[in-house]
Amino acid sequence: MSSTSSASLTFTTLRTSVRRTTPFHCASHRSGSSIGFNPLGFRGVRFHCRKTTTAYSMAGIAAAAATEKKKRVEVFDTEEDLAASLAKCTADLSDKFGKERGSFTVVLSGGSLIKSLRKLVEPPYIDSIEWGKWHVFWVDERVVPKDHVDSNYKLAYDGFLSKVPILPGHVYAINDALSAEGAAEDYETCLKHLVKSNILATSSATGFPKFDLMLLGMGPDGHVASLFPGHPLCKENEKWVTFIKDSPKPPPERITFTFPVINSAAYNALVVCGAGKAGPVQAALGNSQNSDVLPVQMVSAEEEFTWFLDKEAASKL
Ligand SMILES: O=C(O)[C@H](O)[C@@H](O)[C@H](O)[C@H](O)COP(=O)(O)O
Repeated sequence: MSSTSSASLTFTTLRTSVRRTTPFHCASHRSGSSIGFNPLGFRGVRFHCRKTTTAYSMAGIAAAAATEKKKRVEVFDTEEDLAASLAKCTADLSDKFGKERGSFTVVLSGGSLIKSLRKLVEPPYIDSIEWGKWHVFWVDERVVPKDHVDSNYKLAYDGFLSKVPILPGHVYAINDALSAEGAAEDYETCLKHLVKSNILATSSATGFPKFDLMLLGMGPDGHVASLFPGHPLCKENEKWVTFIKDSPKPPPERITFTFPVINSAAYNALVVCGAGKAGPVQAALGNSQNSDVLPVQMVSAEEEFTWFLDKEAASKL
């Protein structure tokens, strides 16, 4: 299904200290015929290329991948290839958690991510995914009415949620009648109820809620969710959900999950496309001299953290 079925492909895997044991690794990537199968099953960096002549510098990512457990970096020739892989991985996790827990808790961000989810609303996934088990949340939301052009709910509804049979009661939008403070508090209370009713798991390692999958984007400044470089909210370590009134990216008022919640997710997928984001990608995965830690460099996950990059975003690696 993915364009990785084109004839000759380069494939490189860097050995890291953790063996793959989970199905987040897409079945399509495992097919030895298309992309070269890593017989050792180690996590690492994969380049999904159409030409054997494509040359990438590996040194920087090698260093990063070798020191971090549970982290994988997937680089795709095109955003189309990336979207196909992202759909397959999401569907695999939906199946896994649907079977294991009877529900699948998925967290969305705003921005270009929603477009990259487009293949989930097409065959085979539109018919094969058990949408009734999905519970949908937002890692961050702008404090605007739900029908406002800036609303992440509206973006997701128009581009994704309205096209799949997820139960309306399983879609957890913010209360847009409240202030930023009120909406953050209300959202955290909602999450606590869902933990009590076992729809949302708890991390035994951290005590924070453990979402099954977070689908994250990254801004050109290296922000994730509404956690911006140098902002004190990056250090919040008690609250589950907090608010910001001075977001450097408009609109200024938002609510956001905190890092302890983001990093307690079972699986985090960070979807990054375009040359405009090559700088922070390099800072996080390559050889960068910058000593300031960007928010994107603070992301991890309990089971697996995968970067989905197109080749423009990976161009400085
Ligand atoms: O509400 C928001 O602004 C987002 O949730 C934000 O964190 C977004 O994911 C990144 O800014 C990437 O956005 P792009 O992919 O559109 O660059």
